[in-house]
Amino acid sequence: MNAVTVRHVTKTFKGKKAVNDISFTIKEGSIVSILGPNGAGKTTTMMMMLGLIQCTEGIIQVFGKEPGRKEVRERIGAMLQEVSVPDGLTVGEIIDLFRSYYVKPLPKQELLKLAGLQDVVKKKADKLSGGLKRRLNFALAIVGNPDLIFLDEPTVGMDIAARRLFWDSIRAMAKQGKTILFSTHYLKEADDISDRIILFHRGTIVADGSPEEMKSMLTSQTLSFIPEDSALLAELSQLNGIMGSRAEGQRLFIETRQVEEVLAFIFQNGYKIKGLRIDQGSLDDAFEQLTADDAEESEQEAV
Ligand SMILES: Nc1ncnc2c1ncn2[C@@H]1O[C@H](COP(=O)(O)OP(=O)(O)OP(=O)(O)O)[C@@H](O)[C@H]1O
Repeated sequence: MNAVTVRHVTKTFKGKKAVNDISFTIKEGSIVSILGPNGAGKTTTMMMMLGLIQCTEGIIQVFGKEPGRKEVRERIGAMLQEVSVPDGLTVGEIIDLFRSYYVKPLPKQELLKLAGLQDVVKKKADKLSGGLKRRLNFALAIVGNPDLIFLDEPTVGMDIAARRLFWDSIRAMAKQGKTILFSTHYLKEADDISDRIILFHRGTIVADGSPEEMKSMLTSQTLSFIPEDSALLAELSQLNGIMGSRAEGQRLFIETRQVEEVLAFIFQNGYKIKGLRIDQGSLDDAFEQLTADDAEESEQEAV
């Protein structure tokens, strides 16, 4: 069953397409990250899924219904970029207040633990640090025990310990079958946490797959080993699909997208090697490749 369906959706602001004909579905129980450079359309897409803004064209459904409807809103929680907390109330009072809006809210202690707010229950919310305010916003996003949680750059301003706790809580919620959709600029977070990454660029989706798929599809791998016969470097450099080759001491480094073919060549031709290592390119590399036209296009636009 799909938690979200987005079909041929376009959003135009004053004649400019912020999101241009995007389509995807999100399966219930998955953790999906939305990546992309500034202005790629991530927040706009999230706001449309939340029913906070209307799409110009296309169809969006959340749990099979139009976003923004009461029965849909009851099943979703959202933590948006702007951090706002009510003035004058303590963290505990705000949580009590928000819990009172729901028929079946999460138990207060569980909520405090999930958001890491146990030590600041009696503090005035407007006096909290930026990172703690975000944690409070997170608590309020999940207070109603939602089935689908939207998080727009949730860890901005959180320190490393807070981030770790935050993602542990997210993983625990996903284990209970909740669907998590988050945007981030931290590629490592997307790599570590999500089952799937949707990469936005200039209002369109330029890649969609698991972090592993994305890395292996889009980036080269580096094969390295120590050959018995140093003539192997010259032989390999001539092969098709070799993107780079070098020697460091006795060790050779071969950059390629065709690791299997290179290994087959080595073994079929009777070369002996030892200390074989294969290093996968990083998600940062994949991200850079997919959004590489940015500077070029911007320059063209400026002409
Ligand atoms: N209310 C609005 N009115 C006019 N243009 C808008 C509005 N909201 C967004 N845009 C434009 O739509 C495009 C996509 O913006 P959006 O905020 O969705 O990008 P983003 O991927 O979330 O970026 P960031 O990583 O900076 O948060 C940008 O060019 C932005 O200027």
